[in-house]
Amino acid sequence: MAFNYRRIIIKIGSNVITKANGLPDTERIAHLVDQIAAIKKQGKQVILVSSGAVASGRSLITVNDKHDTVGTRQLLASIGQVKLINTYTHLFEQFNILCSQVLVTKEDFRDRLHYLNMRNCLELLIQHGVIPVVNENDVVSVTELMFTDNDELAGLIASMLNAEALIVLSNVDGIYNGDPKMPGSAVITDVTNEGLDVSAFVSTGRSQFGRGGMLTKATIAQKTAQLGIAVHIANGTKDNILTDLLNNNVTHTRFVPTKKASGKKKWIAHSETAATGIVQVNDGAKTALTSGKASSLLPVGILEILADFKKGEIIKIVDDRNKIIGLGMAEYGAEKAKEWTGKQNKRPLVHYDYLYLQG
Ligand SMILES: Nc1ncnc2c1ncn2[C@@H]1O[C@H](COP(=O)(O)OP(=O)(O)O)[C@@H](O)[C@H]1O
Ligand SMILES: N[C@@H](CCC(=O)OP(=O)(O)O)C(=O)O
Repeated sequence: MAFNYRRIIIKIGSNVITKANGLPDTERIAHLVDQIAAIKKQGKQVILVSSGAVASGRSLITVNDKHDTVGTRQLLASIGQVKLINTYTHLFEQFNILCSQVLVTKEDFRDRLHYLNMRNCLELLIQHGVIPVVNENDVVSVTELMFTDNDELAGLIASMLNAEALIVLSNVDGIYNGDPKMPGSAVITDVTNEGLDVSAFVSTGRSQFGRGGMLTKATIAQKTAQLGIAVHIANGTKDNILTDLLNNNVTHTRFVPTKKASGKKKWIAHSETAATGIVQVNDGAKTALTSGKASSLLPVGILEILADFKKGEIIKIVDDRNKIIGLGMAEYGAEKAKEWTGKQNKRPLVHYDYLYLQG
């Protein structure tokens, strides 16, 4: 049966639109745009997350990147992003479709008000029939301020926009149960919420022009599916991949979505870097929270407040070995939480509706 999604995020990886020599593959981009235009014509909403700024920059300027890799990436991306967005603009123009440029950094997702402003803008673009083309702002994103890769960014955008599906296009047919180059390896077609310990067979190696590798793709896919969004990982270098995928006509990896989470829960899920507080909980609380039932975090299950927080701030919930088990929004500040630590019959510190548990 075909997949009938209304709002789809399509992430195009560096490897899909970069040729072996490191230069952009304009024909491939054009072929993908043809398919996206056809999908849009069916009344679907499409948001693109596209890599390729660095590759495009490489086609315009020669730099000796042996010395300063961060600076080189900034330079190439700054020059290349203009070319990348121009390429999309001209290609979409042929179908009378407008696209827009949206450059973001990890910082843009930290503060809820800032996040909502960004979401409003994207919603407005979609309402006007525009295809937003999102990329990381590589010029100002350096070191710890960077996304792991554009897969992480695509997961955030999918959650932010309540998409029904996220399609991640790479240069492999999906996640293999072994080294993709080995003859015995096969694509894992369906991943359900029970999870998949992908670290067992996904090597940390990346393809030539990729940044995060398959491991981040799998982690992001699992997290996104747990928030109720279907995730498909497929080979963007194959002809007609998007059309075939939506017709359920091509082998690829699909992460089956679970029950839809609220908008606030989705934001909390991605707000680890914004967390101020740390709360350590006992085994009983950990079991209750991770049981699959809707449980809130009660003071009776708290062992210690390891880092302070104010009401409304994001806190990390850790077990007695300091392993993070979830994130939540504090219903009250650290002072009251300390006073009530270990006590029964007190108001929840984190209500279930504002609690995200890591899978
Ligand atoms: N088990 C696996 N299944 C699929 N790909 C894998 C696996 N282990 C490692 N990889 C590598 O991950 C690469 C894709 O990730 P990445 O380089 O980040 O691509 P992209 O630029 O498309 O985001 C593949 O080209 C492949 O070499
Ligand atoms: N923002 C960069 C791409 C970064 C990136 O992570 O790429 P990818 O390996 O496709 O997830 C660019 O446009 O060149």
